[in-house]
Amino acid sequence: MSQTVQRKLIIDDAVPYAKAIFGHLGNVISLPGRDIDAQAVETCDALIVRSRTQVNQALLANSNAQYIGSTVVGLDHIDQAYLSETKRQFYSAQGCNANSVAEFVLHALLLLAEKQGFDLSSKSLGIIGVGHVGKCLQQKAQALGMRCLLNDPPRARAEGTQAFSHLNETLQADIISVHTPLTFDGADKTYHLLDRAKLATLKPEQIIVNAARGGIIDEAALIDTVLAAKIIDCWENEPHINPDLAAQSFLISPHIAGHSFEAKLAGSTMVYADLCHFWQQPQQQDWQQNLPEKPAIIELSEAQEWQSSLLAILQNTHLIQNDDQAIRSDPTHFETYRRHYPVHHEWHMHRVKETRNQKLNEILRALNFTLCSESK
Ligand SMILES: NC(=O)c1ccc[n+]([C@@H]2O[C@H](COP(=O)([O-])OP(=O)(O)OC[C@H]3O[C@@H](n4cnc5c(N)ncnc54)[C@H](O)[C@@H]3O)[C@@H](O)[C@H]2O)c1
Ligand SMILES: O=C(O)[C@H](O)[C@H](O)COP(=O)(O)O
Repeated sequence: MSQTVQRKLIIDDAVPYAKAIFGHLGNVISLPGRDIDAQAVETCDALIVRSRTQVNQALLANSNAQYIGSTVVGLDHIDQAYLSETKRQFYSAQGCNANSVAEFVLHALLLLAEKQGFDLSSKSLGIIGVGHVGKCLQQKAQALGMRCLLNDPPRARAEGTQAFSHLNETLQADIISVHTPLTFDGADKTYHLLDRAKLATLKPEQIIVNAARGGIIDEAALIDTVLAAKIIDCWENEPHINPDLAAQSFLISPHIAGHSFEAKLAGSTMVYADLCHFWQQPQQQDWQQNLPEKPAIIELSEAQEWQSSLLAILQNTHLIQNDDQAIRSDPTHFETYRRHYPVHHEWHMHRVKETRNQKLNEILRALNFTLCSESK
């Protein structure tokens, strides 16, 4: 009688529902991403990572793994050329967390607007890198009435320059948010894209956001640049954060902008679908029975103008100040906090009781909240 050998899958233990989703495909072994080493992957058939495992020859030279999946979008930790040379299948869940990052950035900007007493809709937003995240942010910012300047040379070359601005012009926007990959060579390399010279062109009234990758902005130069606010989710030397930059930033967080529940789950299920296809196995749905319940309906207690009301609603979905406090109080919590990150849901998962402010209702719909007339 022939006996089938069970396949072995090594999966980062921050991949949600790993055993429930991938379990029928083989023996799932969960390890912290930073502990996945050459020995751990020697006899595995599939390796599924997030961003904390360097996937390269040093890791895989003696490994049987024929399939490598990444449940995140950044590619700077993956040696794709090596994977292709060694004929391993590679898939990464592009776009899985774009909405999460865009929501995080807009939420942080609303918090800042309320704190500093300005109307966010009157500000211009310069988006550098207009891919999955940048496009999502553009749609949400425009829903608030913000004017967007878009910088994306690869897209401008492919699609025509009309919709895009030069980097120097984009850097004149009131708020600048970077959303490029981190790359070290080629015409569009982004390492220190915002270097000392570019940062020197900024004015003290401007605001900067980095929820893309540390290293796209020269961190040492950023510390020397006086701005109205800095919002920093991604750092040059993670998990070590620069204490000077942390101290002078309005909001800091441990690289969690893309960590909504839906984004993490999408990362898992996109890789799962691809792996099932690669191994020619049917997909199973049983794991969906254990998903959390829908969040309760959000109801505003008192009518305020739209910006304060919107912030109050967003604060019901996610207290992003907690992410700041977690590492501000003790920067050594950076990695543990993000690995055990509290669940929060994206806006489309929330229902909000319709308000008497029609402008706010329209904005809420444009931001994908579900409006309902009853509180239950
Ligand atoms: N903080 C987080 O948790 C988090 C979550 C998701 C993504 N990210 C990071 O955000 C970045 C964007 O993610 P995405 O999913 O939108 O990626 P994407 O590939 O969809 O988009 C990136 C865009 O940047 C453009 N680009 C490349 N080089 C450029 C340059 N020199 N100048 C301007 N534009 C350039 C590309 O043409 C593309 O349109 C990535 O670095 C990713 O790793 C961070
Ligand atoms: O690249 C990405 O997709 C994001 O930066 C992602 O949120 C990183 O997730 P991590 O593996 O670091 O938890």
